[in-house]
Amino acid sequence: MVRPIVQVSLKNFEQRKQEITKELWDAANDVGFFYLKDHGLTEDEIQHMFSISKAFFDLPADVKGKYRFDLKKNSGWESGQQKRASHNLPELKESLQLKWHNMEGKWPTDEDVADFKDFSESFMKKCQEISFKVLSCFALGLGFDEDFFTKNHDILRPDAQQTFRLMHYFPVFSREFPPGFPRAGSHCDFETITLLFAKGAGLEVCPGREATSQHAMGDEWTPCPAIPGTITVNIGDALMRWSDDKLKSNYHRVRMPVPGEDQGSRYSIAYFNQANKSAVIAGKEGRYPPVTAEDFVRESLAAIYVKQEE
Ligand SMILES: O=C(O)CCC(=O)C(=O)O
Ligand SMILES: [Fe+2]
Repeated sequence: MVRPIVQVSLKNFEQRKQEITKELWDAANDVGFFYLKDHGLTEDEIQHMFSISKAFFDLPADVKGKYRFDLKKNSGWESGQQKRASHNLPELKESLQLKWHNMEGKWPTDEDVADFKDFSESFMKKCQEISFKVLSCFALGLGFDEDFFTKNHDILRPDAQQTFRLMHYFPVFSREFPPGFPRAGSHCDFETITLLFAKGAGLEVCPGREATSQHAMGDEWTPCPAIPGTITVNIGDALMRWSDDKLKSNYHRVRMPVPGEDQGSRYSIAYFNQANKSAVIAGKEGRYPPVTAEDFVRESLAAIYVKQEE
């Protein structure tokens, strides 16, 4: 069943918090995806972030290789190392994961891309502020204190696990793929919420995880194209667990471009919110055993990376 993906405005957030909470709750309870508008990031800021992301990916491989991905730190540059359980093949893309801490040697220097770290951190900060607004609404809806998630997603603490991921999907000009072969395989995100920036069409959502087959293979997909001026937001497995399954982490994928669509590179940017390592993910109703966010992330990460050569 194709279900609409709603747009939620954060305008006058403090005055409209109750109304916004209701809108976010309804969206998160069903499709698990929604668009945010009036969120505070300007189009110029978003486009500049895309341009420095592209500048990084345009660097020669040996320069990017200085920032090689480290699974223990979940930071750095990888190419073709992420796989999805749905097809168990490496994705045709490269990505750079950036964190708030523990980033020694992994931030691209200003010589490689001018102003990369300073601009990225200011962008991440804004993503975090937007995320806190959304998370405070979910905290209220779940019967926690309003600042419940703000406290356990503290980016000032060295055990913060938020990840800012820049992605570059390789061009697919004159390449042949088996029918249905995805650009990004069907998966659910494993964190609390994701803020996603992309351009154009490609992202598809399978609403109703409870009603789908494993990895939503063969099920109906709802297009979730990027809408200029909005941020696409989705619920991840950690928040689904924290909400005793009330808020839905649903399957999504990026399909290959169809004839007539741009066959060149696709760029996207995701800010993955994750709780501090020591935070304990435990729903009010106790549907699942409590687990620390550190264990939860470690197990989830192990499943998505192709083993690195030593
Ligand atoms: O690139 C996209 O648009 C989606 C990426 C995504 O879903 C992910 O990295 O978790
Ligand atoms: Fe995702």
